[in-house]
Amino acid sequence: MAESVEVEIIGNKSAQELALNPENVPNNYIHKEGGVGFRDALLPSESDDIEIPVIDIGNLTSPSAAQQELHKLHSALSSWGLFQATNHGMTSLFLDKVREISKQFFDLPRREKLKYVREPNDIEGYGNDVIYSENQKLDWNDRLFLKVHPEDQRNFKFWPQKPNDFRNTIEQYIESLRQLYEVVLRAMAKSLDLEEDCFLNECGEEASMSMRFSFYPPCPMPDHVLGVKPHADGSSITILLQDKEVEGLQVLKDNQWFKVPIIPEALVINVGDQLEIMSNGIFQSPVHRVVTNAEKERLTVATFCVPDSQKEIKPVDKLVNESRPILYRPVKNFVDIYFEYYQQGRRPIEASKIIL
Ligand SMILES: O=C(O)CCC(=O)C(=O)O
Ligand SMILES: [Fe+2]
Repeated sequence: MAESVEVEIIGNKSAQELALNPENVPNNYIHKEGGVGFRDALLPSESDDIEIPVIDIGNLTSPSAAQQELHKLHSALSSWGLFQATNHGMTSLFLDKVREISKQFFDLPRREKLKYVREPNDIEGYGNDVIYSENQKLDWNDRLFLKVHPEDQRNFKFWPQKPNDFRNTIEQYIESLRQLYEVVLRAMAKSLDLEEDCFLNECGEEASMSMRFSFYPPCPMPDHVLGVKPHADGSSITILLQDKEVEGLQVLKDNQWFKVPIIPEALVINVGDQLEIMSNGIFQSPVHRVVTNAEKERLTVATFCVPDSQKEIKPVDKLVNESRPILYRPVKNFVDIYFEYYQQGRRPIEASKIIL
């Protein structure tokens, strides 16, 4: 009993506060299996000729270039499960603005940020890991989690009033991301020879978007602590704005960790579990993690596009045939089971996989 109270208190300390006291990193952040080599990863371009693909979003809709770009997209999503999206319609200046206002929020005094603090058992708002069990390993980051789409789901009490251009900037960002989401889901369907609205329809009119602003302070024990534990996302797709200068994201491919390099003007787009299910496993929801850095802080903005929770998510009929039997059971309300599985270090998609 006493122990669980202690865990709650430690969990309530922000990573920013813990970083101020480098002598004392709490045990529940420490991965015992860590040590030299814990953070190692290959740079994709350095190993043979495998690279994380860069997709020109403009080409996906251009009559002359689409075929080749769709082919590249198909191969990116079935091998890596992610790609770097360029030419997506947002200027570098605008992306810098999104980074800047996000950073300004985390730079506010703790007492100001606490105005937006999440409820103990809810995910929306400012805070860190929801604690499910005493043995749970915690992630070295502070975050602000907001439901951003549809509009009537926005809880403005969690939206920072400082900096004062936060709301405007994020609303503009969401507009652009909505368009990008539709272009990408259509292209994904076309690359599988499906009707172009197929995945959009499967996700439903009530598909939603949530945004997670993550701040990773410098960490005194980078060989033993992770920014985010290995996981795959529970979304249809996730659109990530990376820090412009500090790396940290790594993706698992063929049992090997690879760094996701920084391309300042690009957005990283990855498949989530729910699209892996719809594609009957042709597209992969990649396992990824974030490592920490002893000297530098890092900030990212992840947008999770999530199918309507009332819709049954299942493999698209046309992707099931004799040579490719159905690999997943239908699931509903996937996000609900997601967080609990995640904190236990389990992959929620296993709940849907059919063992052949
Ligand atoms: O911050 C990052 O680079 C990735 C964060 C992430 O994977 C997540 O929030 O699901
Ligand atoms: Fe993720």
